[in-house]
Amino acid sequence: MAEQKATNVTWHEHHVSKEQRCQQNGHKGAVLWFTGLSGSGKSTIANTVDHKLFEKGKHTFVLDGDNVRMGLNKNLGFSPEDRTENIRRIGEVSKLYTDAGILVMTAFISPYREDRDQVREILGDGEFIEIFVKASLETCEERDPKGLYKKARAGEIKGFTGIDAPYEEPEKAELILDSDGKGIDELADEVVAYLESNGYLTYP
Ligand SMILES: Nc1ncnc2c1ncn2[C@@H]1O[C@H](COP(=O)(O)OS(=O)(=O)O)[C@@H](OP(=O)(O)O)[C@H]1O
Ligand SMILES: Nc1ncnc2c1ncn2[C@@H]1O[C@H](COP(=O)(O)OP(=O)(O)O)[C@@H](O)[C@H]1O
Repeated sequence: MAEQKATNVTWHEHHVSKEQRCQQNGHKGAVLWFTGLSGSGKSTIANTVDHKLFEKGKHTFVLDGDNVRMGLNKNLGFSPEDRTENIRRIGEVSKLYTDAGILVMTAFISPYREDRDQVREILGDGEFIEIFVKASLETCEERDPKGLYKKARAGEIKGFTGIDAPYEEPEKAELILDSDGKGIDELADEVVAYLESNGYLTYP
């Protein structure tokens, strides 16, 4: 975990508590952490879940890999250290959303188990829902919507996840989505059903 550099800083308690915000929203705040290979379906499924929850009147947001890398994390690349810092920052941002009583969906490869576990640690009990979007490398390479696997196979991209950089599968995911065998809508419904049956969509 990164060390805190600043010394003369003091934590401020909010006047409006997380509980009050959740009460007003009528549901809990939590992070739905989608992880999986490039092309596994993280972004599409997260956005479909977002849409379904939005239509139910829930307060939601999606943090997406490519978009965050164009702004907040534009100074980071794909070395193991930069990926770790990428995930650490997204973890902290997700925590802010969760504290605001929002259901936030993140769509990052997040290839290292330890990095995902660190995010789980900074969130409260039950606030981190790890969702493994499981698709074989063959499926992802076949989809290859951005042509990146082709480039990685041709040696034009070095350190591409699944080709010459690792992906460590989750061992304690709350949910595993079979993206090889099922369609987007069915998988998004599985996520919504999980939230419903585990009490996330109501408060208290
Ligand atoms: N070397 C390498 N390895 C993996 N992915 C690469 C790489 N270079 C660029 N891209 C594109 O960046 C997207 C992944 O960014 P993430 O922030 O999710 O990656 S990570 O969590 O920090 O590993 C990923 O997007 P998704 O396809 O949405 O996963 C790729 O489009
Ligand atoms: N379960 C699925 N069934 C069919 N197509 C899928 C499925 N999941 C994703 N796709 C398609 O694969 C492509 C990559 O999905 P995307 O959500 O961008 O993946 P990721 O965010 O993990 O890189 C998109 O064109 C998407 O429509």
